Amino acid sequence: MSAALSEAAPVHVVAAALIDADGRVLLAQRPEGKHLAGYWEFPGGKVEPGESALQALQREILEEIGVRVASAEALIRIPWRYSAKQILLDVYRVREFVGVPHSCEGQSLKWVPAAALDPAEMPAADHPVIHALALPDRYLITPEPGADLGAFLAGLDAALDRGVRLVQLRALQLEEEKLRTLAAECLTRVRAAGGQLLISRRHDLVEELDLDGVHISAAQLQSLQERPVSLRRWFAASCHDARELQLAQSLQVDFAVLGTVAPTLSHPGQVPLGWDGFSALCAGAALPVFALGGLVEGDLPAAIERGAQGIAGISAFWELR
Ligand SMILES: Nc1nc2c([nH]c(=O)n2[C@@H]2O[C@H](COP(=O)(O)OP(=O)(O)OP(=O)(O)O)[C@@H](O)[C@H]2O)c(=O)[nH]1
Ligand SMILES: [Mg+2]
Repeated sequence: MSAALSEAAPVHVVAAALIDADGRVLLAQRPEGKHLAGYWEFPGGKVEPGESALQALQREILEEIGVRVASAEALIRIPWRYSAKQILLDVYRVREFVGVPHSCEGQSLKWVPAAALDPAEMPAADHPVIHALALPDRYLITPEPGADLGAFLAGLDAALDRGVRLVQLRALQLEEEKLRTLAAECLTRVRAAGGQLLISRRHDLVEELDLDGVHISAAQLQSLQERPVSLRRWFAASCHDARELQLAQSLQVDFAVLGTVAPTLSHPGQVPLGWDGFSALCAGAALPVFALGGLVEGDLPAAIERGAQGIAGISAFWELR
């Protein structure tokens, strides 16, 4: 076979994460005799020539489960290579639909709470989609805590009050005992708000302090041999280019932060990616990616349009007092 044939363009597949009022997600079981038979997937199928992705989504969802999609939000696009085929899995979150889903093609259907989606029973390309569904669209990275830890905690409370639910404690200069005490205090506050707390760089503290995960630096990405925390915890990484994103995927990183998108005062030497550079890198990545660097909360729609899970930042979510 010629290289041109073996490298055929990926099949564009659209799928819907249909979500009901209780936050449950609809899954359909792939029928016998098909690719990945028996696995539970998001309803959907291939985009036909001349169709837009949204038209294909409307058609597939009507054909397969008999409901009309009333509105759809782009969630994530996963480029994936199976041995038999290469796909671009283009997933939309659908909260508004008309009709009651039912099996139109003899396939089994079930509603699963989003937090209970089980990667073991879903196709490999869907695993990052499970993470995208579980993650919010804003990721706060704390500023380095100064001497006044009371003021720092007040800053955290203010961010939680504004609805931030995913937080990375980034305290690289605190002495060990103070760091442990502060992490425990932050965890109590973040959990009380229904959020999740990751710690920067210190995977050794995750189990000990029962934190929700670790966020590693790009330098740590190069030195780790394997995923340092269990699959029950978040494993996140900072990336700046395609090579680091690839490395992150090979280490089973759950989500990445990619930047810098815009020029920032904190990293004046870094050449910004711009939104075009960001979206090109994001398109090649098979995991949720937050945009970082020089962004404000109002950039969220632009980030999502460019393929991001959302935006990450210190100053974007931390009020200067
Ligand atoms: N609909 C859907 N397809 C998925 C998911 N994950 C995933 O890897 N896929 C793959 O994407 C392709 C979906 O295309 P499809 O539903 O139109 O095709 P098919 O294999 O069922 O049947 P067909 O070729 O007879 O039309 C399949 O290869 C399927 O294995 C998912 O969550 N939903
Ligand atoms: Mg299908």
